[in-house]
Amino acid sequence: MLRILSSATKCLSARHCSGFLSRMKFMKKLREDDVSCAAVLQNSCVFLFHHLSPLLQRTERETFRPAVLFSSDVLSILERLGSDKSLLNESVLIGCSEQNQPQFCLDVGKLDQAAVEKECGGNFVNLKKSFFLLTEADAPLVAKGQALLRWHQTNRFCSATGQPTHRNQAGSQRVCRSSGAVYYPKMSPVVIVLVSDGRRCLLGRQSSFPLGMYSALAGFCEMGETLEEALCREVAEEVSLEVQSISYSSSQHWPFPQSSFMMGCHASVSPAHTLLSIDHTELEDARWFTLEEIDTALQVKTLPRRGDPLTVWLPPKHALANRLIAEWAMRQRGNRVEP
Ligand SMILES: NC(=O)C1=CN([C@@H]2O[C@H](COP(=O)(O)OP(=O)(O)OC[C@H]3O[C@@H](n4cnc5c(N)ncnc54)[C@H](OP(=O)(O)O)[C@@H]3O)[C@@H](O)[C@H]2O)C=CC1
Ligand SMILES: [Mg+2]
Repeated sequence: MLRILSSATKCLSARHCSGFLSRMKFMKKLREDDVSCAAVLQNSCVFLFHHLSPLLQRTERETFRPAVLFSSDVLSILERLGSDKSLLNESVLIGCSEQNQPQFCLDVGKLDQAAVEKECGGNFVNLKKSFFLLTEADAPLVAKGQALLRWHQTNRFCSATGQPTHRNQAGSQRVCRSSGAVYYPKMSPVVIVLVSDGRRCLLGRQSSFPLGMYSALAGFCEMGETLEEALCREVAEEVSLEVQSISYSSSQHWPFPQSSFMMGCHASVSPAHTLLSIDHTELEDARWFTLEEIDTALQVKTLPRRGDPLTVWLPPKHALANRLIAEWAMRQRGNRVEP
């Protein structure tokens, strides 16, 4: 049985404050009306990417932010670099700020990377690396932009007719004019679960993870499966445990490996059945962690470098895994009876 935790519901009600409805209606209109969308694009914010790497700028506080340009700046840059100004029309709508400023993203991979970086005073940084540099507030928009740009770049042809597909101005769909087929951006559903035995939580790592990083168990849902079935299967496959109860926490879009819709849950196993049998084709390691070990890992702020003593650290704050681990730790602290 799926239970909804209050953090997710709180987040929903906070978003339904004044201005939200008008912003949503405005976005819908831009997706449906190419002429309006093209007009709005002339006076909007644009996030630049180069071969799917976002343009980041260093802030005064030595942190990083995605570079935000106005469409007029982009047009000037295109002109100065001798590029066709119509490239701006390939921008894809990604959102609307709380100040009602529409936001688009554009891949300028056709232009010389160094020349654009010089013009903008920033650097195009690979998305995986960007995720460790950006804040919780900025990362989701950059992830959404990259996912949509990637989808357009890999869906140029109709899978039924082989004919080219054509995007609408907002970039929310592509149409095959020959068959009439309409294609929408796709995401793969993924379940991510923090398993607890009441006293410890279970984290695993794949060999592809950065050294020392552990995360909650995750896996792609198979066709026809419910969220709960996928969760039970993944935990059984990866560590040979049978989970007892499941509660839903929250969800997020995740741009890796392509575009995943992550659904985050907590689950428990009986303290009498915690022996792990790890499938090493999927996981390099999996271990039970105490609250003390999790508290230490949550405090690691800088990424360990090669040669540093091996420390356990966790996915960044804006990863759903981090939220699940922090929720578990908070509940454990609340449950702990001080001696
Ligand atoms: N946001 C977060 O906090 C976290 C996000 N994640 C994300 O969760 C995702 C899933 O976790 P992971 O443990 O890798 O998943 P799985 O345990 O399902 O294993 C991945 C394997 O599943 C197969 N697979 C099945 N369906 C798909 C599909 N639609 N797309 C890609 N591969 C598929 C592939 O096998 P084959 O190559 O043999 O075909 C792939 O190598 C990862 O992309 C990861 O980035 C993971 C942890 C934390
Ligand atoms: Mg997995």
